[in-house]
Amino acid sequence: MKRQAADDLVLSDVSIYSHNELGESSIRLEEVNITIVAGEWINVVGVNGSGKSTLARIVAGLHPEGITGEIRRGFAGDRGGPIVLQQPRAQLFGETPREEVLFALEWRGIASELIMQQAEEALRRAGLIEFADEPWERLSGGQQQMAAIAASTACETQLLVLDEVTSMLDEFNRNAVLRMAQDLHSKGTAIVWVTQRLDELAPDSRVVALGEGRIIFDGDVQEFLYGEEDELSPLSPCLRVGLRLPYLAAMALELRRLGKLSNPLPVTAEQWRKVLGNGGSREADNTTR
Ligand SMILES: Nc1ncnc2c1ncn2[C@@H]1O[C@H](COP(=O)(O)OP(=O)(O)OP(=O)(O)O)[C@@H](O)[C@H]1O
Repeated sequence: MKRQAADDLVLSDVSIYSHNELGESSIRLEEVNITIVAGEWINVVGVNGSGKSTLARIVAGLHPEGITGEIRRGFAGDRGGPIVLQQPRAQLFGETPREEVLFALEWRGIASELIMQQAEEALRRAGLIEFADEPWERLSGGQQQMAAIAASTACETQLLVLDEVTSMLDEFNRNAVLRMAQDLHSKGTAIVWVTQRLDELAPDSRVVALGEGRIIFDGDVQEFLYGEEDELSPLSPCLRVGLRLPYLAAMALELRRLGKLSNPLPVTAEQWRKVLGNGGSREADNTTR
């Protein structure tokens, strides 16, 4: 087992049970153990209701009622990191994108002489300069989401949690958000990327998969899609948590079953090109990013 460092963000045996008016309890998270290292990129996946948002909020520093277990915030600090939610209106405080970004910078203690310029840059990166002073009613859901993302990425942070933020975005904005997150990550920010879209997983990144409030899998994309070589279960972790395999990964498993492909099965575009030869380069570009 990997040793924990003093500045790791660590959740130990974290559980949350909710109780309804009849006193019946239901599981939101159960005995979750996870260690996040400074600067790491973690993908959190799972079907609806599996506990992704609950885990994302805890990692970001929000502690729901009824939580048990131990949390050591490490590099993320006691104040927590910014979180962007799937439904942007639930988290917007300002009345326009510019106000939203200005509030975020003030809250994070940025010196007043730097705030205007940093806000301008964040709005530009998010493609919102033209709409910076428009009220929310005149903006689409996607533009509101980009404003929430602009506010969260307006200044450096140790940790950024993005909870299914691309679900309302078109292809162009989805790529823009991924690039913004990658840019922050390259500068040392730890990213927790919650998604149900497996084409968003970078081939070499870590995947934490949840099922019914428990961590079912914690490992790399290759193992998540295809399972371990000597695994007894015929189902890969991806299938075990109820997610559908991306088209090419399903094809790889079928080709392995037919004895036409052997381990290690391809994940990256480069690995697919090798397997498919030159004629397969277009398909290969549609693998995980
Ligand atoms: N505030 C709450 N109070 C009580 N139960 C909740 C609350 N929020 C979520 N739950 C329950 O906790 C479980 C996990 O929900 P959560 O939203 O974390 O899952 P999720 O994987 O993010 O789902 P989705 O993809 O639909 O957003 C579900 O059974 C849900 O109904």
